[in-house]
Amino acid sequence: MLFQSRPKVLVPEKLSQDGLALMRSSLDVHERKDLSADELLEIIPEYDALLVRSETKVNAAVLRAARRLKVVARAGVGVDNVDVQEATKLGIVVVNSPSGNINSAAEHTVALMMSMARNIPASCASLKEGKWERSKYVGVEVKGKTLSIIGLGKVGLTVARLAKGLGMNVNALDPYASASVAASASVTLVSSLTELLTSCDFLTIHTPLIASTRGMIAEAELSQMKKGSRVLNVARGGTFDEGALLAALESGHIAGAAVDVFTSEPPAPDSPAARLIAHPRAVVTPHLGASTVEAQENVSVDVCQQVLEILQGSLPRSAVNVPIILPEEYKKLQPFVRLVEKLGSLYTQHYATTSGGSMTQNTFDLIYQGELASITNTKPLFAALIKGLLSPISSTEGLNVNIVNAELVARERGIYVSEQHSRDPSEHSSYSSLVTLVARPPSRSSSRAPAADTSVPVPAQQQRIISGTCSGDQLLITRLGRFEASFEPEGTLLICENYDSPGKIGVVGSILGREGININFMTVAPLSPKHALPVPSKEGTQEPPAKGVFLKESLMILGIDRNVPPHVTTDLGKEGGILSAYAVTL
Ligand SMILES: NC(=O)C1=CN([C@@H]2O[C@H](COP(=O)(O)OP(=O)(O)OC[C@H]3O[C@@H](n4cnc5c(N)ncnc54)[C@H](O)[C@@H]3O)[C@@H](O)[C@H]2O)C=CC1
Ligand SMILES: O=C(O)C(=O)COP(=O)(O)O
Repeated sequence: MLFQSRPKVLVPEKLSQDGLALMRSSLDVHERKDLSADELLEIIPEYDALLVRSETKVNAAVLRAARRLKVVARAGVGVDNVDVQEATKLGIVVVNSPSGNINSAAEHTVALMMSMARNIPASCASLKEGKWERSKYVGVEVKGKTLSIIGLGKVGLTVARLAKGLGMNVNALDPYASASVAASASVTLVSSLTELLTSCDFLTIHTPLIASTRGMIAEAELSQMKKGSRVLNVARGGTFDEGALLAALESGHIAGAAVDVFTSEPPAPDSPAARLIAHPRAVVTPHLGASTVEAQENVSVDVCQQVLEILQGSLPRSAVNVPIILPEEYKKLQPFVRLVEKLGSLYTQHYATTSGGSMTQNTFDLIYQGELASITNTKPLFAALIKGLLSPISSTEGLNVNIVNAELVARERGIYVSEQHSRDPSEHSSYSSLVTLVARPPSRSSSRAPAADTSVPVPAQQQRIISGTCSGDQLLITRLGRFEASFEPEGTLLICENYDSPGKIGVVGSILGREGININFMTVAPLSPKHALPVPSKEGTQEPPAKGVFLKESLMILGIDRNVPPHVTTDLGKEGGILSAYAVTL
């Protein structure tokens, strides 16, 4: 992989070298352990990628300070230490490794359950102290007991299968779980938390920390459990109320608690978590669920590969704030992404120029025809359009519109786009795929997919419409307003609307020549017969035409080697028969 200058990756936590080695040949990888929050803020502007585990707080301040950051990669599952919402706003991709450590987390859960059932940590400590206390540490078997699982996702399901192997009965509460997947693992799905709590001997939670799971198991829930039952948390601190759990242990209602994760890590001295850790019937580990050689290799390789791909311009495989797009589809979309961005940019430059510099219409139909119409996930095209529309007018330096934040940016700017997939072969031309951008008056509130508004027909002359196609990597504009065009949207172009009569090319050529501007190519776009009627007018004047004289218009598109000064377009406009002249840069 070749990068023009080597992008920089910051790794402030311990990550397996297996993944980091993959990046070193093309990226500058800086391992900086034990950075303070202030130090992170200070150095983050230099970096293109940030790789973290659960300890680094990637908050809004860090993300806003990061001027070049393209990706935050979480070498693990939970992204609760990353402000994903802020990253999305800023167009920063957040990826994780959704399956690299699930087996380790599930095995750790079972290890804690068995340790708790057989008092292994306490009896081990007692023996090391020189004691021999056999009757004090009588345990319980897990075989035949009920394990209740909250969250039957990847870890929860793996725990369920392991527990079945130990001869346990397993039930689960997960409103989003598939009944057939649960049945295949012989797990009984229950429909209420009360049903789950009242039936279990061991309770384990495997959900993310979200609004519906924060403080999910507190005093009321613990009191519903059978006396002598045991609880486990290898998911996230904050799903259990640590104070309530401590009280239930102290009262003896709960026989044991096995906890790997805490509300604040490491827990503050004297906090409920710290007192829970100190309780003799608590089996605790310092967030070790994913800490195995195998899991760390898996997650490190997974996210490092993703960082490489993203910095190279590919779409991420496991992003939490980007829609999943199949690689085959993404490959097919690539040239059209470039095309649609050009359509957007041409639209803004062309129509903002002809309407006195303002983007008066902000509601668009983006119509896909031909082969392109069969691609369902066109989010990259939507993003490319927003980027193209805004890049010529945005004063925001480095406006970073991409697939991550396009919808948000569109909403904030009041741009509405209805994407339409037209599969009617009669509606598109001989091109294998065609994309058409049509502006219509604003009338909708959603930034995506309102229905086409056909109630107010727009006269052909005022219709703002641009079509284009791709052949391999080559882009072509096939229609600009009422004109049938055929030009590459590349570089600086001078677009002149003129009456289709002899001598116009010479006039333009000599004015440009006088200014020392080179013409690289020139093409004429005639008026499309089906799109509009010729406009009656009198060449070179604003006067009405002589009776029966109809002059057709056409567009002259010239590829030029540099932008034209404003006085040149004014001079061109003064020439008889040239109706407008303006330059666009694509
Ligand atoms: N201790 C550690 O080192 C590790 C902890 N984890 C944590 O384990 C948790 C689970 O991870 P995965 O299984 O990979 O996630 P997952 O996304 O595959 O599964 C989560 C499940 O929770 C369910 N769920 C969501 N809200 C729920 C609710 N209100 N009630 C019941 N179920 C609900 C979802 O439907 C989903 O099936 C995460 O919090 C993750 O961060 C994961 C790996 C290591
Ligand atoms: O993957 C997860 O969700 C974990 O909790 C693992 O965290 P860690 O990478 O060990 O800091």
